[in-house]
Parts: sequence; C-alpha cells; structure tokens
Amino acid sequence: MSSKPRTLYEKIWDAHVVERRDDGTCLIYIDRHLVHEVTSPQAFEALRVAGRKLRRPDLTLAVPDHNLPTTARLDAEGRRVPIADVESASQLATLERNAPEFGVRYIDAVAPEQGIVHVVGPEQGFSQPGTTIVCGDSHTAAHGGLGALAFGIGTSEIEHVMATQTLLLAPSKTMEVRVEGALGAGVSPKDVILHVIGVIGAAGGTGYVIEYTGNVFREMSIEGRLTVCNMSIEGGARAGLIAPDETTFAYMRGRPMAPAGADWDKAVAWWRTLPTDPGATYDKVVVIDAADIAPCLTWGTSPEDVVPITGVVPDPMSFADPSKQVAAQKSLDYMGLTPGTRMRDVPVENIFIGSCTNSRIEDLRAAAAVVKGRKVAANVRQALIVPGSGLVKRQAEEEGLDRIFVEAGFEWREPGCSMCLAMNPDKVPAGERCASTSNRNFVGRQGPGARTHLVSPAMAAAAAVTGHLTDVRELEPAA
Ligand SMILES: CC(C)[C@H](C(=O)O)[C@@H](O)C(=O)O
Ligand code: SF4
Repeated sequence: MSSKPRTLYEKIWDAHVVERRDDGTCLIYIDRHLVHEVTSPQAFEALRVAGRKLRRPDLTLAVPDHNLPTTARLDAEGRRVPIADVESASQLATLERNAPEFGVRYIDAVAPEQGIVHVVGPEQGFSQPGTTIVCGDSHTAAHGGLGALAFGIGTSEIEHVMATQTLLLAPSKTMEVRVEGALGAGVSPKDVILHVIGVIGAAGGTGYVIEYTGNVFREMSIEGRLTVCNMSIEGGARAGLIAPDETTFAYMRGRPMAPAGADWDKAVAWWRTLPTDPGATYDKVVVIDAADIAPCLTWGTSPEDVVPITGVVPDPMSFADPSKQVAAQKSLDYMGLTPGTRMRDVPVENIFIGSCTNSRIEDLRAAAAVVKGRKVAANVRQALIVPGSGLVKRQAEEEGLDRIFVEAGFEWREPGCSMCLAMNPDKVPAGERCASTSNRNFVGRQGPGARTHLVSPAMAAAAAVTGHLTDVRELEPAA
C-alpha cells in the first residue's frame, strides 16, 4: 500500500508525534532547544522552585546575544568589561549562573563562538535538517533554512520543553511560496523575502507554516535560506522551511555538533527522505515570478510596507482597505515621509548591517563589495557592522573585510543583536533614519522615535556611501 504523499512539514511533524490527542493537538518531541538571556530566566526559576531538572540538557544550548554591548568585552588586562545597564547585567549574569547549575551547554560572552543564537545554532551544527527546534524567540524560524521545523515559543513553553523535551501543539496549515525564474542583478535573498511579505502581508501567514519552493530557493546558499526563513514570522507564519538538499548536506558536514562517521551517513539518508512528495498538497499556494522582484525596502512601520527602491512613498489613500489607509498615514507621520517622495531621495543618518537576518559571512561580503574603495557619506553619523558570531567575525577578518569597512568609516563591532532592537547600547536616535539589514521596522524598534528602513546588506552599504537610500544597481563603479 502506498502512503499518502506528504509535505516536508507533515513528514517532520509525523516523525515527532509522541501522542495524538482527540482534539487534534499532538505532543511533539523537541530535538533542540536554544536559550538566550532575555526569555529564559523565568523558566529556569520555575524549574528551580519546582525542584525539577532539565530533561535533556545535552539538547539545549545557551548563548547570550540581545543585551550584550557590541564594544570590546575585555579590557587591556583581559578582564571582562562590566555592563553598565543594570537589567542587562542581571539577565546576563542569571544565564551565566543558570547554565552550569542546570548542566546546559553554554557559550559565554567572550567565547570565540559567541553570537546571535540564530547564527550560532546552524554554524555549530546544533540545528539540523528534519529536527524540531525551539527557542524563546520569534526569529527561531531562521533555522528552517536547513529544513528544520523551527519556531519561537513563550516562557511557559520554554519551561515545558526544559522539563519534558516536548510541547503540546496544534498542527499548522501549510503554505507553499514558490518563486521561480531568474533573479535580477542586485536582488538578494533579503529582497526576495521582503517582496514575499509585501505580497502576502504581515498577517498573510497566520496559522501557516510556509515552505519556500522553486528554483530560486534551490539555487540559494544556506546563508540566503536562513535569511528567508528568518523573516517568515514577519509574514505572520509560525515557521518557514526549505527542503534539505546537497547544498544543505555540504553546509552541515564537519560542523562541531553535526553527526559524524556512521551517524553522518544515517542522518543524510533520513534527510534525503524529507522533501515534499510529488502529489502532496498545501492548504495555500502563492506563486511569484522571480523577475518581478527588485532590490526593495520598507517605507513604513510594518514589514509588509515594501516598495522597490525605484518606487515612491505611497499615498495612504492608494490602499483599498480603510484600516490600512489609517495605518499607512500613521506610519508616514512616524517615519516623517511625504507621499510621492522618491525612495532614493530619502537621506539616512544611520546604517546597521547585522542581526540574525543578515550578519553571516555572505552578507558581510555583499556589503564589502559595495563599500570597497568608497567612504561613508558625511551625513551618516553611525555606521555599524556587527557580525552575527565570533566565527563570522574571524572569517571576515581573515578575508580582509574588516579593513574595507574600517577604512570606509564603519565601526567593526563584537557579535550580538545590537541595533536590531534597542535592548543594548546600540540605538538609533529619535527622529533619525536607519537603513537596517534587520527584520523589524516597528515603531521604536531601534530606539524611541527611530525610523527604520529594512534593506539588504548591499543596499545598506549603498546607502552608507551615498548618505541616502540608494539603488545598489545604480552606484557608479568605485574609484
Ligand atoms: C527578545 C526576544 C524575545 C525577541 C523575539 O522574540 O523575537 C527579539 O529577539 C526580537 O527580535 O524581537
Ligand atoms: S538579531 Fe534581532 S531579530 Fe534576531 S534574535 Fe536578536 S533581536 Fe531578535
């Protein structure tokens, strides 16, 4: 008897069901749990109070990222630089205490492997195809780029996973986002996902897990796939997935926590069974022509507020939905923008290249290729490059990228979430604008009153050297 064709999502789900309940929910086994300083303290405390241990400390990996300043972490004598912000210092100290107490593997603030949790997981081989991965963090969806079912969870769920290594979940609906054709010049994975969110809307993925299919994703590097899946949550989806393939296996091979030896062969054999079967159906299908995707950016305060860089600030009245008209007007007021202004004419005072969306080595290479031989424009007050991990930083330094950035006038920082969100000293001043490679342009996200334009690394670099939002395709060759 041949079994019903299944999607990638259904295969991973089925492989992790511990128990099916009558109401349709399932107890799902969790393979990997990532932990950072912001969302873990209450969960550890609850375990402590209940006298419980972690069920599988060996499947748990903790690393600080959100609150860490990105300036030097050791002074000239090699001592840890104290953290000025009291709450940040306390959260970081709490994680540092909780990890050894509960036997959790911990990458500390000054370890060479430290970085943003969603950069570290794949890099260490901790995140693997076909696994279920959770973290108290909405951008956990990133790990779906490896073909893992990865999603963010809340504090009580964190505690549940810590205590039982399972979660009670309702299955999601499935959405296929198929992008086929040839991407144009200057169009990066970030542009692809911004375009997708522009098409489906910030709530378009609600209740769904998205699988990205089509030649565009098949031909994309793992770094690019992580960028795409990372922002699934900005389209409202629970998670994003891309089927594991030879590119995935080549990426996984030899990573410190990846399977090795006979385990490797077994793992690859299982990973090969995961791609969606021919004939399997999705609850919803969205088809996008790659040729329609331009280098793009956001103009408003929702990730769905996307226009091509060749476009103009939209007129709120151009939206059919009355509530969107109101929201767009509010966005424009906050952003200090007037309808009809060419996006390319908008000046920026801050540049942020980093975050779990765009801080991997390919992102830094793409930015450096634009910056090389140029200088940060005089009106740009802050231009930060924040590698996603210490290993990305080291690799970039080996390739000489740091010199390119520093000579151009960028600041070369230590790894962390940095200016992606205002939980550490890296902030955009009120009323100022930032071309940012991060994933959220919400009101106040980069600091109270800060105005965020989400862009790709190449577009952020182009804005840095011209001082205004810029079509990276139109930059004159560097001198
Ligand atoms: C602090 C954390 C809980 C939060 C998240 O869940 O995503 C942060 O990482 C973010 O990007 O907003
Ligand atoms: S880099 Fe930004 S989006 Fe990613 S985990 Fe940190 S704060 Fe969240």
